[in-house]
Amino acid sequence: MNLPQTFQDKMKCLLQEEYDAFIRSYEEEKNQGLRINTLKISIEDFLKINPFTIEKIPWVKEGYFYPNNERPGKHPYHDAGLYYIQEPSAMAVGELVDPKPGETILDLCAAPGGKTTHLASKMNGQGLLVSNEIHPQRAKILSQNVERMGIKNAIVTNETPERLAAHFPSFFDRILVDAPCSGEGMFRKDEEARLHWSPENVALCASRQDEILEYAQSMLKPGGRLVYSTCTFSPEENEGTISRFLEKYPNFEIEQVEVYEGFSPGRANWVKGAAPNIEQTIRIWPHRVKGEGHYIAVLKKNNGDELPRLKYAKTKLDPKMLKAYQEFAGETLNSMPSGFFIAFNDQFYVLPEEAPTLEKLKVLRPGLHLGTFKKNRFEPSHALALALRKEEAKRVFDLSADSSEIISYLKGEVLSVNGVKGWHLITVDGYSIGWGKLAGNMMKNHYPKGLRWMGND
Ligand SMILES: C[S@@+](CC[C@H](N)C(=O)[O-])C[C@H]1O[C@@H](n2cnc3c(N)ncnc32)[C@H](O)[C@@H]1O
Repeated sequence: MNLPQTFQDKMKCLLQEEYDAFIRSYEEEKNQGLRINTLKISIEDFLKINPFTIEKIPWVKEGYFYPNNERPGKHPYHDAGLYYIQEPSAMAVGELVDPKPGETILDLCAAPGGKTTHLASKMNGQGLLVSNEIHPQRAKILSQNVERMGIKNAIVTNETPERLAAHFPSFFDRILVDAPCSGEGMFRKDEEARLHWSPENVALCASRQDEILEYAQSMLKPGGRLVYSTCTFSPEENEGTISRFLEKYPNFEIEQVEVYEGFSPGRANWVKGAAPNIEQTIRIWPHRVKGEGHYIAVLKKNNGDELPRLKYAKTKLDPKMLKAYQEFAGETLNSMPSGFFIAFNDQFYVLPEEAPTLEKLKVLRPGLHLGTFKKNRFEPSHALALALRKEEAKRVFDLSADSSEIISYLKGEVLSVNGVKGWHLITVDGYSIGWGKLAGNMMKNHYPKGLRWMGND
């Protein structure tokens, strides 16, 4: 593998006798992982229907390795959100954020959504998750992944850390900063990261990380947890960033957390002025575990300002819209999502009870999208389908993952079906994947155009 020479020289100097093992790991195949989405299926039930050759990832309960020649991203279960494909080391981050149902959580650098979807599954639909991404295109992908995984309690924003910090002072119980970094830990799987690497870029990333953490800390409640992670090896962006941060914010300290025995300690001797206990931060090395390079620091905010809660979102609803939704829900659903109902133009959403006002923020997804109000009718959204369990819908049309019908459905084709007229929740082996609307033996396909399978997929 073609690695930048300056990078090799630097790693040799840092790792010394461990360098040979490190560099040899670049000749090995990258590790692939999938994480079961427990919002939709239990681990036990997934293992009963799992069609792949999988092997447990030791550091995450829901995580499994799969071999390079298998394609779980091209299986109907992927479209049904039964799992998320995620690099195995990256799964350690969600474990260490360790959000609890009912808490308020911020994922500040969230796209494409690997960690956000992990945090959401741990929250089990309770509490509030704000998933933010600064880049508009990446924020859209994040929003799609939040939808696919059937997450009900997330708000997806497209903001700068600065503007979010002005909106959410001392608001969150836990914050994840999965920082933009020089990506050295991803060299094995990402050629772009190799091509863009330079010592100047490492320095630039480090100063950007300082700035992001500065805003992040102001959004955390006293007693809250701040998790910082990168997928790079450079000490400047890891122990260095954390040491500079702790020097500036002595009201934070490094928390000692239990970790998988294959993980390694942070390195005090690799930076000047290392913070006390920097060894309790975590390094994940590709020559020591079956995963790419990562760094994780778990910090606790000991004190700071306690602020009154932000105002909750207000409901201003057009009664016609509410009536159309209620008619749809009465006809189609056995149980209705609860929370605050809000409308953005003709789009209807339900927000978690904990939701604050979102005024002036760029919001892509203000909670669960229920559907669209169309000429006095209500048309349910794809997000609602993905968030429903089969028991929650009155009419379910189940397709087997091995059938040709599921492929036809995913390609957007009309299905010929006998049954009761109206909206049907389409499921794959019992797990929701989209909507169909039956009229005169024809199931009209409501699988979103942008997600449809093409050609011989
Ligand atoms: C390591 S990636 C996040 C990966 C994501 N957490 C996941 O698990 O899928 C870092 C993200 O930070 C975003 N980013 C870049 N510059 C930023 C900045 N100045 N402030 C906040 N986020 C930024 C990038 O667009 C990128 O999506």
